[in-house]
Amino acid sequence: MTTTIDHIESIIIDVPTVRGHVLSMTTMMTQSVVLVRVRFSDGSAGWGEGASIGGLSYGPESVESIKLAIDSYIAPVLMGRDADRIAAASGLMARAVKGNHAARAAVETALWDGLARRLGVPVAQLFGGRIHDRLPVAWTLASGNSETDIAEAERMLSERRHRDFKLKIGKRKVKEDLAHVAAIARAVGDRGTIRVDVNQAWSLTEARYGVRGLQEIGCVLIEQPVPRERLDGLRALTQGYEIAIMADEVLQGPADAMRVAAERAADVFAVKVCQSGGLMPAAEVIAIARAAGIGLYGGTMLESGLGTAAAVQLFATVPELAWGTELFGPLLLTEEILAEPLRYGDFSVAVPDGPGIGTVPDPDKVKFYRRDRPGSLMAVGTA
Ligand SMILES: O=C(O)C[C@H]1C=CC(=O)O1
Ligand SMILES: [Mn+2]
Repeated sequence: MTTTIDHIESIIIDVPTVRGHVLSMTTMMTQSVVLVRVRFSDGSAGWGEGASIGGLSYGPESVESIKLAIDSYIAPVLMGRDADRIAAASGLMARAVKGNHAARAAVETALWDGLARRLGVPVAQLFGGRIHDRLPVAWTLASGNSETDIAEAERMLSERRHRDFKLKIGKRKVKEDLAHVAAIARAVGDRGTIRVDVNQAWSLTEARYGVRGLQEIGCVLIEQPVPRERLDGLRALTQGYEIAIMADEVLQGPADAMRVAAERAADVFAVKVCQSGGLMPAAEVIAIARAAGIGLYGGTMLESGLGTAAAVQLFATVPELAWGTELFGPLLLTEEILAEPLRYGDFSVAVPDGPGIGTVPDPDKVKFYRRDRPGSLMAVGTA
């Protein structure tokens, strides 16, 4: 008896962040994500999540575009389809929806969650089984103020929650950013590592000065220093300096991964389920990096615990995440939306044991934070 896809519901939730999160192109006071629940004909269900950052300021999708793509274009082509044939469903989505990778990832993840639950195994099992029981988790220091960031780093170190720190830069002049990073690097010392994420903000000229300065400070990794269109610039920086250069926004799926690898334009790939287009496309990005000898880092789109749990399932199966992960999304939110939260500690996150992605949302939290709840301030104009 075939199990079919019977109902797809997409829910925008808006949750405050624990502090302002200052990136080069936006400052976040809340994080908005799209939770997707797929119900199947046998009564089983699967959950997925699509996320982006700062509306449309980080990349090509926003929660509103993710919800629209799912409701108007993805759901109609998947209704009634065989729930266990995820490769076929992904093919239907790819034909009906170009781009919109976070929207496709949210639905594809829910299909994996549902299938794994019907089989009674973790999603990791469907990708070869876990190798790791825990994954290292970096923290992003992005208060916008050096002293605040230093105090935060001290707290993360003393709580043994994080010791790899990613600093958001690119909003200030290069010289000011270098002073900011140097101050934090001095404070952290050899208790942890310092990386930066420029979020595409530098020109190639600024990047040459920035990369040289960061290398001298002892930074170990520089993420997406130049715009995603400047693959020549990313390659010049990768080839021209010892410090590792990481591709992020330029990686919108396996085809981009192939292009960056062929050009030798990065030392490391930030693998993101939403940017890749789902768990299977993210696994393809990982395969390309491994074949090309490019380092791997488990990236985040600041998903809630739900999307983070899905990413944990996939990254647990990767033999070597040489640069760890940044799967801290739920820790940036003032509220835990999962019924069973992910377990963080000892500078890492535990891979959940249960079936599927290993957890489900707390229905009361979803009800409280959903944008379309009666009386929600955010609902104005989105009806
Ligand atoms: O990599 C990005 O730019 C997206 C995200 C990851 C951590 C963070 O603070 O922002
Ligand atoms: Mn990034």
